[in-house]
Amino acid sequence: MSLNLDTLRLQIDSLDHKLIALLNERAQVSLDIGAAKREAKDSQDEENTHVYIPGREKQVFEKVTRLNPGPLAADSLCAIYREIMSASIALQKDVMVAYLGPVGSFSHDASMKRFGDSVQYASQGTIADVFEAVERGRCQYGVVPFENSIAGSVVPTLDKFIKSKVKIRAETYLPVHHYLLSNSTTEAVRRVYSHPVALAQCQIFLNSQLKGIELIPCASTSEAAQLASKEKYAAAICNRVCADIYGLDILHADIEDQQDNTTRFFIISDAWDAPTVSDKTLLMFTVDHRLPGALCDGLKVFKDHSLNLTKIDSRPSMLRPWHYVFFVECAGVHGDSEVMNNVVAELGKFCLDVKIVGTYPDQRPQDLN
Ligand SMILES: C=C(O[C@@H]1C=C(C(=O)O)C=C[C@H]1O)C(=O)O
Repeated sequence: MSLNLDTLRLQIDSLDHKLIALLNERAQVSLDIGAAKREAKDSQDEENTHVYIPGREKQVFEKVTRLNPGPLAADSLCAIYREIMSASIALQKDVMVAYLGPVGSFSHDASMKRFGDSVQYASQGTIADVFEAVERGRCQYGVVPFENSIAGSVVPTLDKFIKSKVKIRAETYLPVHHYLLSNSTTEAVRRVYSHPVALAQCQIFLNSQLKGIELIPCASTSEAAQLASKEKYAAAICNRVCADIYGLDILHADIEDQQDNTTRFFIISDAWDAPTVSDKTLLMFTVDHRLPGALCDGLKVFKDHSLNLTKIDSRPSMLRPWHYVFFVECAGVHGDSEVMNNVVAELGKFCLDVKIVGTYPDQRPQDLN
């Protein structure tokens, strides 16, 4: 059978007819789901109805990947479904997502991959501003970096969780590759702008290629690119997309210390969602440093409930010197479960300010499980 271009294009046209009808049929069902969600809310308060359901989206992506017979690549099909679900969220409600900007940051990248093209985005100057946009209800969701596989915890995010009432609703992992962008040449560069966490991820490169150069910390990697674009002998360490956005040349690619460099982001909101088949929960508590073994006793509560810990970190409480807030994340448990109620009650016997910061579907990439 010879392949005729016109016949094949007619075939595509006819398939597009069917696809458009099916996509609209799906969109209508998602409108009905939106109405059902509003009805299910006692208050009928449209403002407080959540349209972004991370657990359901995870299920859809898993189903789509499982059902895919090819030749479409799984990643391509998931990208298509990302946009289908983004459109269906936007149909249900106007959604505004706050992220650490300006455009071109890794937070922006993570936000777009999580929410797609159909929702609205609001760029914020600092991580604290992202929290504030959600706290004040200007944005229903916010995306904040939580930890990086090379540089560790993102301190401003941890510190905001101590003070804020926002809840973690979802997590997402983003592979991070850094670029040195500039209008100058590597030899002529006099200063390098970037976010401190990004600078920490490129120590080997900086020590070998730009030893002794002035490093200037910024609020975000995209702000660094913006600043570098306005100077003659400056460079920025940032996402590749900043080259086009801010008109900079690529001097060096993939300058992160480890090629599998990954950042975990949290999607924050005013509420977490219902349990799924596999959730994680992040808790916070303060131990009394006068009680010997207080932290050990705290951790034993998790052991006694057979909970696997996936992250532990501490920050100064800012109330008294040498008084710490501990963050503990455990896997396989939802924040509203009986187990977690018991954990919170038991910790409360000898720890102060026990709080569940969030509970969310486990999105760890396969190779981390
Ligand atoms: C349609 C829903 O709302 C949103 C859109 C989804 C979709 O289009 O499949 C899935 C989850 C939600 O983020 C739903 O809750 O099922």
